[in-house]
Amino acid sequence: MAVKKPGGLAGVEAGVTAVSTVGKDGRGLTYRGYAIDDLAERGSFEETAFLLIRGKLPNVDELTDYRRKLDAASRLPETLKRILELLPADAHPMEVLQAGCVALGTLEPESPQRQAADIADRLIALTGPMLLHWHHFHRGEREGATGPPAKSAEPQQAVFTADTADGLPDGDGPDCPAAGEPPQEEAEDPTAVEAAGSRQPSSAGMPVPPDEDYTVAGHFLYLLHGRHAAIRARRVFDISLTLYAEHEFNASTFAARVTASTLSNFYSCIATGIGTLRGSLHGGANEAVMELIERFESPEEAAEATRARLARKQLIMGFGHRVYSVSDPRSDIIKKWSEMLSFWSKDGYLYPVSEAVERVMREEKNLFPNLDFYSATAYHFMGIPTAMFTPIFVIARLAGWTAHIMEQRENNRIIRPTAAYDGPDNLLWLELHARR
Ligand SMILES: CC(=O)SCCNC(=O)CCNC(=O)[C@H](O)C(C)(C)COP(=O)(O)OP(=O)(O)OC[C@H]1O[C@@H](n2cnc3c(N)ncnc32)[C@H](O)[C@@H]1OP(=O)(O)O
Ligand SMILES: O=C([O-])CC(=O)C(=O)O
Repeated sequence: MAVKKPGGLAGVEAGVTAVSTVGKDGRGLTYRGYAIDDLAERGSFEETAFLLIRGKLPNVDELTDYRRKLDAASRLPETLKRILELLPADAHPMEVLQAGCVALGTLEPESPQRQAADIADRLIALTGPMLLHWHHFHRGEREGATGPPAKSAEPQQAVFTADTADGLPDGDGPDCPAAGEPPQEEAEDPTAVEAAGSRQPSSAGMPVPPDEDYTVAGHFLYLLHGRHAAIRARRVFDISLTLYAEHEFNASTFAARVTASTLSNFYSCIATGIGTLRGSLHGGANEAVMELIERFESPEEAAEATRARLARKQLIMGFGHRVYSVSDPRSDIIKKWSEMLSFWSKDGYLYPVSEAVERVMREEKNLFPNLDFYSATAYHFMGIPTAMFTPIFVIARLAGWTAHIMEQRENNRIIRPTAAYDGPDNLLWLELHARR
């Protein structure tokens, strides 16, 4: 007898939300009524996070205050540093984040004085530093280094830092709007890079960030590379955070809402979200994409291997979607930026390889790339190690999870569906000694 494919709640309206929607025909995407294109291309991640968590876009003063608040919240407590240092070097980065989140919950518990929105801001600001503290601590341990990461220790592809942007002409791609960035040109001042590199490292060898206008994106890239990233890289990273910030009842958000519905605490809801996001059918797909495409050396090889995988009924990660019918609007945005980064970083083949996979998927399966597909190369071209792709998704999605946890709490009923039972019935009880 053929086994029936599980429904996976496809098409089931499992609740009501005012946070975001993909629209009735599964085409567009809006966060609290604002189109994703406007948010990503004209706004900044901090504006998006504020909108999702607080329900409205910030004005100039609110945005300035919000960035200052995040900046101040991005300092790791010493106890948390020590906890992160105790985690094994080969731990899964998503487990490091889960552990860090739960540990922070014991150090700074939710209370009437410290409520969901403030904890969310703290986690948005601290998740990158947590990950990178653990990363640099263990790399220092392995290599016997105590200073900021040496450039040679970074991934071998072009690291998109301020100096590698030197000489690249402006205007060779879409304009890089200055949203979320200080109104200055590329951070190409060699003294700025020098100053960053010569600062005293923290106890774990993680560089102390210099004073600059804080953005979550800029701060992450600075802590990763130990130097300012080029404005273009910061901007694309910022756009990717906005694209990843929210997506209605996706699996991790729904899981976080289920946890919230039991009246559990905020940190537990977030830890649930992180655990659910990790899987390769969800957030983990961006890493799986990179692992797949970097095996190919040419578009021809990629096309042939993709056809072969499909013939073996294997999934190609980064394609397909539960709620979009014709395309993922976020993919169109990140694809354009991935192409630009590919050009700027002088990538000779990875972007064409990705396009070859996309072509075959359209021809053979009529499937389109989702956000995870071109995000993988975009991050890769910024010199971000593959193992950090899904953790970056966490930084962004914290905003969406928080909006949903708060919404669930405002009008709560425990989420507890029914199950159709198809197990055995009326079995005869056998005493222990009579069982085989
Ligand atoms: C930001 C994000 O989290 S986006 C999602 C990231 N995840 C991925 O990219 C993983 C790859 N994609 C998938 O596994 C799926 O498309 C999901 C998980 C995203 C959606 O799953 P579902 O809605 O259950 O789609 P479902 O599995 O029913 O797919 C319909 C058909 O398309 C096929 N299909 C769907 N996605 C893919 C894919 N990536 N590669 C190959 N075939 C696929 C399925 O095998 C299925 O074929 P069948 O009808 O012959 O069995
Ligand atoms: O909505 C989904 O199922 C997955 C997704 O794209 C997301 O969470 O961003």
